Amino acid sequence: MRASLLQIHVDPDESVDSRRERVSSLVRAQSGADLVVLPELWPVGAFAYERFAAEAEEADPATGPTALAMSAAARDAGVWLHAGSIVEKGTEGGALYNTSLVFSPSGELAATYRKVHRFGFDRGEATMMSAGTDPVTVPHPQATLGLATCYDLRFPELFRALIDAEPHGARVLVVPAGWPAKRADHWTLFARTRAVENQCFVLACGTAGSHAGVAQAGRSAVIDPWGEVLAESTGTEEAVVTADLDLSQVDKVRESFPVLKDRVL
Ligand SMILES: O=C(O)CCC(=O)C(=O)O
Repeated sequence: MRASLLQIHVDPDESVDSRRERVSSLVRAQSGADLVVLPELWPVGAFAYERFAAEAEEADPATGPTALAMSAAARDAGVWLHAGSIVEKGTEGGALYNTSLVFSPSGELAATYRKVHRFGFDRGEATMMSAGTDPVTVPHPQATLGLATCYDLRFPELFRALIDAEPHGARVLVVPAGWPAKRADHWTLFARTRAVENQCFVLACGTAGSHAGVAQAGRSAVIDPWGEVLAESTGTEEAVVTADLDLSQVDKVRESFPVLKDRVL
């Protein structure tokens, strides 16, 4: 599986429409990849709380501008696309969600995932958005994907649910984020930890730039089931991080070091 992570620069001086067009072109340039991944809340910026309500949109490509643009870009490139997340305008009484969108190469919306763990404690996303309730896996033809978003990375029990999902547990964990630079070491530490403890690939895709004054970590990375970093962005600028994943490594690592079988609880 060839995976390309697009570490998008999110700058409040660029309009959402212009960023959407720019990101669509970047996705179209990835034809040949088996999976393209975008970061969390790249249209509006993960920390631009004051714009969440105004920029909220529907997850349906028939009505939501980001969903429509990403569906077309996935189809034109002929790739599976994890389009990062949007501020989703839910149908339930005005609720907002931080919702990831996954498109198949035909442009069909294959899955949505509403972020379960909201960040901000008593501020921001934690007070403005509603929480998702369900772990989501996606049947990519090469490997089942498990979805998580940013702050979810701090909650290992979600990842256990993803690898234990029926009928097929996740083998590639996809984590879009808007992780702040001041906790960049936690981002890389947790991404590698989730790979090692679940014996899975982890695709950790962050943003570049600064959202509402919060400098972003960048440091997007592709990590294998042994915890080795196959490819990464060492800088904080916009970048494309590409790696070829040997998916047979998941079984090899699980068979040669069968720690998952020793779970008691
Ligand atoms: O957990 C962290 O340090 C960052 C989380 C975050 O920024 C988010 O979920 O948006």
